[in-house]
Amino acid sequence: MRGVEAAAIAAGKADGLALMERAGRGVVEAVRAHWPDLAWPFRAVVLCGPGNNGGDGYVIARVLREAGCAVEVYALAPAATPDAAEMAARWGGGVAGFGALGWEAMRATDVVFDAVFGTGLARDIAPGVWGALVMAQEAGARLVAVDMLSGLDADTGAVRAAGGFVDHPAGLTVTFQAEKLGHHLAAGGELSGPVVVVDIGLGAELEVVDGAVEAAEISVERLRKGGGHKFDHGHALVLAGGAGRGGAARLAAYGALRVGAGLVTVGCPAEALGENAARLDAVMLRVIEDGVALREALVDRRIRALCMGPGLGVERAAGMLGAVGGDHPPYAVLDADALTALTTVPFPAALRGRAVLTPHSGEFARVWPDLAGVASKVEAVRAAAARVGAVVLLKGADTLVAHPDGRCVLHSARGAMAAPWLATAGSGDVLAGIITGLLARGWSPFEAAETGAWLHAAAARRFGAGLIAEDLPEALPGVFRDLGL
Ligand SMILES: NC(=O)C1=CN([C@@H]2O[C@H](COP(=O)(O)OP(=O)(O)OC[C@H]3O[C@@H](n4cnc5c(N)ncnc54)[C@H](O)[C@@H]3O)[C@@H](O)[C@H]2O)[C@@H](O)CC1
Ligand SMILES: Nc1ncnc2c1ncn2[C@@H]1O[C@H](COP(=O)(O)OP(=O)(O)O)[C@@H](O)[C@H]1O
Ligand SMILES: [K+]
Repeated sequence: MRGVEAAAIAAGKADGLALMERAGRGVVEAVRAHWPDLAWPFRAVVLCGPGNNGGDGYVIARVLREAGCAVEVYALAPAATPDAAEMAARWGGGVAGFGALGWEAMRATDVVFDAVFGTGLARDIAPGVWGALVMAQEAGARLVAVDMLSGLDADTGAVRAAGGFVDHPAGLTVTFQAEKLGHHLAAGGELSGPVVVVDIGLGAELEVVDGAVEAAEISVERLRKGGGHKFDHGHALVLAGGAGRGGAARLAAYGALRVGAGLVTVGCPAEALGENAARLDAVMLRVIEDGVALREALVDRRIRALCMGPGLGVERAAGMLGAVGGDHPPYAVLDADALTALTTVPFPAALRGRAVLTPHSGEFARVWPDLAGVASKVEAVRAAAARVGAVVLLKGADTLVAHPDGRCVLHSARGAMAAPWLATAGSGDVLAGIITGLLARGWSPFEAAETGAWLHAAAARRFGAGLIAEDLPEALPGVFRDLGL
C-alpha cells in the first residue's frame, strides 16, 4: 500500500496532505454510516502515533471538532513526519501524553479512535499502547481502528505486542483504498472487526494492492455441466480405510459427487466392504487392498482424480502414495493421513503439478516444521507449494491457496463471508472431496482448490447454524441454484 501511495504521489495524482485529509474525513464519514444509532455530537478520544497514521488521527480530531464533538487528543510521541506535523498544527488543540490517559477519560468517552500505528508498524508495541486500547474496550467505548488496529501487522495479521493485547475485536476498522492482508490473516481476521474501505482517490488502476495475493473467486460458467455422459464428467476414486473408519472417505465421496464428478468410487479393504455398502448408494465401491491393487485400478485411465487421506490410516496412506506413478498418473488431493504419511515417505514425483495438498495448520507444521514458524502465512504456504511442486491449500477462516509458480489467493471467511459452523468434525473431508470432484471434472489443481474453498464456505453459510459435515454436500445444490446453475 505504501508503494501505491508513493507511486501516486510521485505520479502527481495526489499529494500526501490531500490523501491524509481524505483519509481522516473518510474515517469520520464511515463512523457516521456504520453506527446510525450513535448520537451526534459525541465525545471522542483520539490516540495518535508519531507517523502518518497519527496524522490521520489529527485530521479526525479536527473534523470531529468542526462537527461539534468534544475531542481529547493523546499522543504517544510528537508527530514525526512532515504531513503528520502539518496536520497536528492544523488541529491546534491540546495534546496530552499517553501518561495522562486514565479510566476517567475513557469512561467519559463514546468513541476512541486508534491512530497510533498503521502500515508502518515496525516492532512490538509497548504495553502502554495496547493497554490504552484494552482500557477503551473495557470502559465501554466504541473502538475505531484507523487503517489497522495498532499492534496488528498489516502484511501478516500477526499481533506484535509482547505481554498482551486486546481480547475483543475493534468495533470498526476503517482502511484506505483496499483491504490489507493483515485484516484477514491470523489474529487480524479475529480482531479487526467489520472492515470498511474508504476510497481516497488513488485511482482504479492502483486498487489491487500488496501484490500477488488476490481474493478467491469462482467461475460460474465453468461449474455448469455441459452435455455428454457420465464419463465425460470424470471418475473420482476416494481411498478409504479399514472397518469402522470409513466415515471420512464417505463424506469426501459425497462432496465429489455433489460437485459434479460423473462417477465416484470408494476404494476400501475387503474388511470394510460391508460397512461401506450399507452406507453408500450413488457412490460405487470396490476393494482396493493395498498399493499394488491401487496401481492396477489406475490402469483404467478414466479415473482422473484420487482423494487420499480422509480416514485412510497413516500406514495405508504411505503405501498408496508409493503406488502412484506410471505414465498417466491421476490428479490427486492429499489430505489428513496422507499428509501425515509425507513425514515418512517422499511426495510422489508423479504428482508434481497434479496435486492439491490440503493441510490445516497442525498438519502444515508436521509436514513443513521449518515453515510453520514463518510469521507470514502467505510466505509459508508459497514456500511449501514451491517445495513440493504442487498446489497447497492451508485451511482456516483465512484459507490460502498457493501455486508453485508463486500465485496465491485468499479465501477469507469473515464479515459477510463468515462460516464459523465449518469448525466441525469432518468438514475438511468434504472439502477434500469437493476439490477431488472438480479435478475429476478436468479443472486444474489451482482452480479446483480456489473454487473448492469458495463452494465449501458458501455451502456452510447457506445451511447456517447447526451445520454438521453431512450437511455440506447436501447444501451444494442450493449454492448452485443461487449461482443460477
Ligand atoms: N500519504 C500517505 O502516505 C498516507 C498514509 N496514510 C496513513 O499513514 C499510515 C502509514 O504511515 P507511516 O508509514 O508513517 O507509519 P505509521 O504511522 O503506521 O507508523 C510509523 C511510525 O511509528 C514508529 N513505530 C513503528 N512501530 C513502532 C512501535 N512498535 N513502537 C513505537 N514506534 C513505532 C515508526 O518509527 C514511525 O515513526 C497508514 O497506515 C495510513 O493510516 C493515510 O493518511 C493515507 C495517505
Ligand atoms: N471459523 C472458521 N471459519 C471458516 N472456516 C473454517 C473455520 N474453522 C474451520 N474452517 C474450515 O473447516 C474445515 C475444517 O477442516 P479440518 O480442520 O481438516 O477438519 P476435519 O479434519 O475435522 O475435517 C477447513 O476447510 C477450514 O478452512
Ligand atoms: K491504527
